[in-house]
Amino acid sequence: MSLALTIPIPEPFTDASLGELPAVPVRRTIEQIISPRIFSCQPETSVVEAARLMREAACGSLLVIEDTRAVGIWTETDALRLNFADPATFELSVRDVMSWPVKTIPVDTTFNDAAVLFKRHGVRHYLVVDDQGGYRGILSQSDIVLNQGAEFFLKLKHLDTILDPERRPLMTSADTPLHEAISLMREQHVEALLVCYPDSDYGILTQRDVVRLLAEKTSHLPVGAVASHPIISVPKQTSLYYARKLLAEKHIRHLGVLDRGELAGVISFSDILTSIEHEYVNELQYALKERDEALQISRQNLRMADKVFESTLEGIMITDANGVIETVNPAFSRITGYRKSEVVGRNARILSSGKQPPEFYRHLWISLRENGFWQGELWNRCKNGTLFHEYLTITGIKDETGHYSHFAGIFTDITQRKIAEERLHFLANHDPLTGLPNRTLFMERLLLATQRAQREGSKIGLMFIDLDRFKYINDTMGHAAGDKLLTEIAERLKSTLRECDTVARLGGDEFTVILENISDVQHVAKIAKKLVSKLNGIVKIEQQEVFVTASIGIAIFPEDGEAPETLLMNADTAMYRAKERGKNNFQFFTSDMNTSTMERMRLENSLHAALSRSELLLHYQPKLKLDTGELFGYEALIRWNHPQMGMVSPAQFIPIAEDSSLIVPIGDWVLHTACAQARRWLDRGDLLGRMAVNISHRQLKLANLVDSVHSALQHSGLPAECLELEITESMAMDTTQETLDTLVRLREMGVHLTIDDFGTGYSSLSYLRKLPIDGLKIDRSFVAGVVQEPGDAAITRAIISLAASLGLAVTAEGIEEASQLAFLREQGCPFGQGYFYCRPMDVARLDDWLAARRRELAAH
Ligand SMILES: Nc1nc2c(ncn2[C@@H]2O[C@H](COP(=O)(O)O[C@H]3[C@@H](O)[C@H](n4cnc5c(=O)[nH]c(N)nc54)O[C@@H]3COP(=O)(O)O)[C@@H](O)[C@H]2O)c(=O)[nH]1
Repeated sequence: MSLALTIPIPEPFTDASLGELPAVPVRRTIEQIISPRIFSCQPETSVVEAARLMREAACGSLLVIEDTRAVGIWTETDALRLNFADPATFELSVRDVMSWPVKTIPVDTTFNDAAVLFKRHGVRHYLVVDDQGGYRGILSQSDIVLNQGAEFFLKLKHLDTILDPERRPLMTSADTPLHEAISLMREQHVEALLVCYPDSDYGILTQRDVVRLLAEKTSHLPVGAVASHPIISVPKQTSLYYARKLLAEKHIRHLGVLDRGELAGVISFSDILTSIEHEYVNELQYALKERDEALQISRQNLRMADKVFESTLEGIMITDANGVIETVNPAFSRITGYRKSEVVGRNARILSSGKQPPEFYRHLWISLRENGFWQGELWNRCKNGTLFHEYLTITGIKDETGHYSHFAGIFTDITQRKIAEERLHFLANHDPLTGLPNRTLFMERLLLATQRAQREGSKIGLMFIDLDRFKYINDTMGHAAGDKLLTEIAERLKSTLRECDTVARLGGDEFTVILENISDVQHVAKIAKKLVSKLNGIVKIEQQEVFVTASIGIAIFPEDGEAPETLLMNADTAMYRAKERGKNNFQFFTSDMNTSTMERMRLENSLHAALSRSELLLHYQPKLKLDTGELFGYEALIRWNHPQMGMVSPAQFIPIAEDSSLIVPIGDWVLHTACAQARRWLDRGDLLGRMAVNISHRQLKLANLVDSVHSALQHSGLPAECLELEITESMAMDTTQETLDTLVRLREMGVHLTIDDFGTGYSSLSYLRKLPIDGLKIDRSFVAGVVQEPGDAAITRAIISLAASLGLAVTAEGIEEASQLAFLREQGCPFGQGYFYCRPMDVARLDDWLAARRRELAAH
């Protein structure tokens, strides 16, 4: 049975009631917890008086002041040292029993440091002083411990965890004389003594009771008469938190601890404090250890950062908040050429290149001030004035107040990378030969130009330029010469046009020009005229002179198309029209050009069926000896009798047949038909010379012409010598080794080879000598002018004489007038044909013509 006054355990603590975990406060100072009131007495104050003062102030110590100077301190523990058996004790003054010197501690000492000092000096009180030596208050160890946020710990721990079962409380019987009980406490260094009453009840005598008894000068009574009785007790499961609360509420220092109703021990306020202290010291040690480790890591980091700063290849510059340089690393000096001493203290704008507008820097600073970060590329200037391209990252560094106090700029010199990138970009978008934009860049620019023009309501002129006869030049003079010619053309184009105009090379000999902001289409015509004239003329390549002309097609945005592709296609179509119209000129796109494209497609479709539907036929035009008028052969000329369109000119459908591969079966058919007819006329005695058949470019290149000719001769039975093949001058100039071989084999078969339209194709005479040919046909354009045009007469004369000197048969075509015939006869031209004698006719009409002619001859 317990005779102690039992206090029930309060509500149990749940996890939720534990509240937030306390942080370990390592930076707080003791100034925040000391009480500014200092209780003091003088050295001469009697101990009895001092005890009364202490009781009134309810404090545990008095500062002993002499002449405003603290000469000692008198505490409850000091009171215990008095001998209560001696009546003279009550006459003692504080000076006789105080502790001195007084230990002081500066007011700005941190909690941590104060806790360490308490442990190190083994004291329970410090006098707190400021830096002038003024007294600011008394700090007890309890103040530190109670302000360490120990609630969490107190709530978790129960009394039985701090009750040492081995350490029995110091106990004495109630009849023990008071001075003996006090001596016992002093000797055993305890704060309290358990007093045992005869009925197994317990009371308690504490240091504070001793101070009270001193103040009352009580010494002769037995301890049972003055002890606090009964002792207030709580079960051992009570938390320290509640125990501490109870001690504070009851203004007591000790509690009995009950185990199953029996007094198992006594715990004091200082036991709780010691427990907290213990825990706190553990935490403190842990915090100190962590701090030391952090310090160690931070020192190591600093060393590493220092090493990185010194050895990194990236330039680093640290500035203050206004951009004034505070330090730079060696890489900075290597990149910029500035030594550290030359830039520290100067503004970072010392590096400014002037290539970025003020707006750029304004945005940079806004970003730095708002986000503490900026990243990007910019041009800066080295000490020697050269520019360098850098990739820069700037990061703001904040001070304790949260403001950016410094900026760290880290940059890499990317000049070389930029040059390489630009080179790559250039190569991807430009023609390596001429340096002009290529198709990709051209299409991009055209798209942008159309978008701009759309927005601004302006016009664009798009020119498609194609060199005339480039292939011939390339093939005859070689690719290197062709390249030189293209480079020269590119230069001429650039020098004729404005900087802002785009000149591009799409490939081969195709160039394009974009003219923006066109106010008047006539202006485009003027430029086109200028270009035609600039490109027309002689270009000197490797000691040789090449005569060049160009054809230009023009499309206007938005009239001739809004999409870049349509515009380009229409400019291309217009360029073809310029070629058709004799080359060396320019043509604007017109919608009928597209119509003719449609027509062309329609013709191509029906041409496929023309052969099988027997819509093709041959007309023949006789060739004559000019001096005697004797018939010397025929030229077979194809006709297409279209069911709806009537007679379609070969000039119209042969190019279409050439573009598709229809020319091969058609050409084959012409050869077979002409040879068969020639054989018939030969058998009848109406073929003295040869049957001439026109061979197209594609036929010569693609088809197995030799086989076709051989087959036509075999089928018809016509001797090879009676067959003449006409190839145009441009074809003759465009021969490759393969086509040359074909011509040689035909010649070896006995077939005659003639160059048609001679004089129009700028033949190289030396080249002419190498060709296996038998004759030349003077183009009818020269024949037409022989009477009126001295130039045409001169050319005709020259061709006749050239043919004679090379041993070639020469035929004049397109003789329409007697005067022309007379001229040709006079010049010794042996053969001719033309409307003057007879138009091309079908077999029936030609047979009539032959019969009539025979009759006429017979009549003479
Ligand atoms: N590959 C092939 N080409 C052929 C074939 N048949 C003809 N052609 C080529 O078509 C072009 C046009 O020919 P065509 O309309 O038949 O004109 C020829 C004659 O009619 C015309 N000619 C003849 N004499 C005169 C004249 O006195 N005046 C005048 N204005 N024209 C005349 O000349 C054309 C013949 O020219 P050419 O071939 O250069 O001797 C034409 O280029 C034909 O070559 C074919 O089967 N295959």
